[in-house]
Amino acid sequence: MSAGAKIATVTLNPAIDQTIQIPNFAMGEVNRVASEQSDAGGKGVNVASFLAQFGHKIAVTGFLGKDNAHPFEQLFGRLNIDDRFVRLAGATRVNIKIVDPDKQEITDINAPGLTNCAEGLAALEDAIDQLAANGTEQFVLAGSLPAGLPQTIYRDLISHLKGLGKEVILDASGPSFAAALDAGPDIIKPNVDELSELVGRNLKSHEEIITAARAVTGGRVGLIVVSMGADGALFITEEDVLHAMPKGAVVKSTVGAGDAMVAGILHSRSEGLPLADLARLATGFSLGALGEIGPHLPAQEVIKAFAADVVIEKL
Ligand SMILES: Nc1ncnc2c1ncn2[C@@H]1O[C@H](COP(=O)(O)OP(=O)(O)O)[C@@H](O)[C@H]1O
Ligand SMILES: O=P(O)(O)OC[C@H]1O[C@](O)(COP(=O)(O)O)[C@@H](O)[C@@H]1O
Repeated sequence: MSAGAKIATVTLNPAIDQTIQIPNFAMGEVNRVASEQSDAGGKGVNVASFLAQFGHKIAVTGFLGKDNAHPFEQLFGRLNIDDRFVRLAGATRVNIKIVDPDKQEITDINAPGLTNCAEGLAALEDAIDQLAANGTEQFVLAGSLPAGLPQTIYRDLISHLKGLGKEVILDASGPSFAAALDAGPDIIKPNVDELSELVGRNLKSHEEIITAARAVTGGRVGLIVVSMGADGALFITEEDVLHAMPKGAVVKSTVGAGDAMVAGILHSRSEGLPLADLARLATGFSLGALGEIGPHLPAQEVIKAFAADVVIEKL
C-alpha cells in the first residue's frame, strides 16, 4: 500500500459529466449541439482532481460502476490520485450539463445513480479505515447519496472518523446533511439554497444567513462557508465573519465552482493561511473553475491572480 495521501475524498455518488453547449437552448424545441465533452466528476472526484493539480497527494474512495469506470481510472492515473473506489456491478450515472453561451445559463440534469451501493458498504468502510491507518488526516465527504444508502451515512462516517482523530470536511445537502451536523464535521460548505432548505425558509440577507448557519451548527463546526453564487461566500467561524466577493468573473460554466472552493479551503489550510487569505484563495479557485468548461482549473498563477482581486470585507 502506498503511504502518504494526507487528504482523501469520499464520493458516494460520482458522475460522468456530459457537458453540451447549445446556443439559445430552448425547452420543448429541437436544439443543435455546438460542442460536447465528457468528464469524470462528482463532488469528491472534482475536489481531488483540483487538489492534485495543485500538487497534493490525494486518495479517493466511494462507489464506481464497473461498466464505465475507465474515464475515472484515466483521470486518477493522469493526476497520480490513489484510487480506492469500491467497484460495483452496473454503470456510474451520467449527469447532463447544458451550457448556453448566449443566455449565459447552465441547466444541470443530475441522475440518481447506482442502486446497489448498500452491497458495497462494508468494503467502503474498509477502504476508509485503511486510508485512516495509512496516514490520511483529512477526509472530504461530498455530494448526494445514491438510492439505497441510509440518510445517516455521513453522520456515521463522521462520528467514526472523528473517533479516529481525523478532520472532516462535509459538502452535502438535504436530509443527509441535516443528520450529519450532529456528528460535528470540522468544516461545511453549503450553498445558500442548501442552508435555506435545512432551516426551511428562504435566507436572503447576509445577517439571516450568518444567524441561521450558527444556529444549525450550534458551535459544533469550526468553519462554515456559505457560498452564494455571484454574491461570493461568507466564511464564518466562532470569532469572525468574512464576506469574499469575486471580481471580474468570466463565467463559462458554474459546474465545479463549489468543489473548487472546497479544494481551495483545503489547500489554504495546508499552507496555514489566516482566514482572510483562505477566503481570498478559495474564491480564486472558484473563479478558476468558472472560466473552464467542465470541472477543470487553470494554471496556479491564474488562480493566484484571481485571488488577488477578491474583495474581503469583515462583517
Ligand atoms: N455567477 C458567478 N459570478 C461570480 N462568482 C461566482 C458565480 N457563481 C459562482 N461563483 C463563485 O463560486 C463560488 C461557489 O459557487 P456556488 O454556486 O455558490 O457553489 P455551488 O456550486 O456549491 O452551488 C461562489 O462563492 C463564488 O465565489
Ligand atoms: O452529487 P450531486 O449533488 O448530485 O452533484 C453532482 C454534480 O456536482 C458536481 O460535482 C459539480 O458540483 P458543484 O457545481 O457544486 O461544484 C458535478 O461534477 C456533478 O455532476
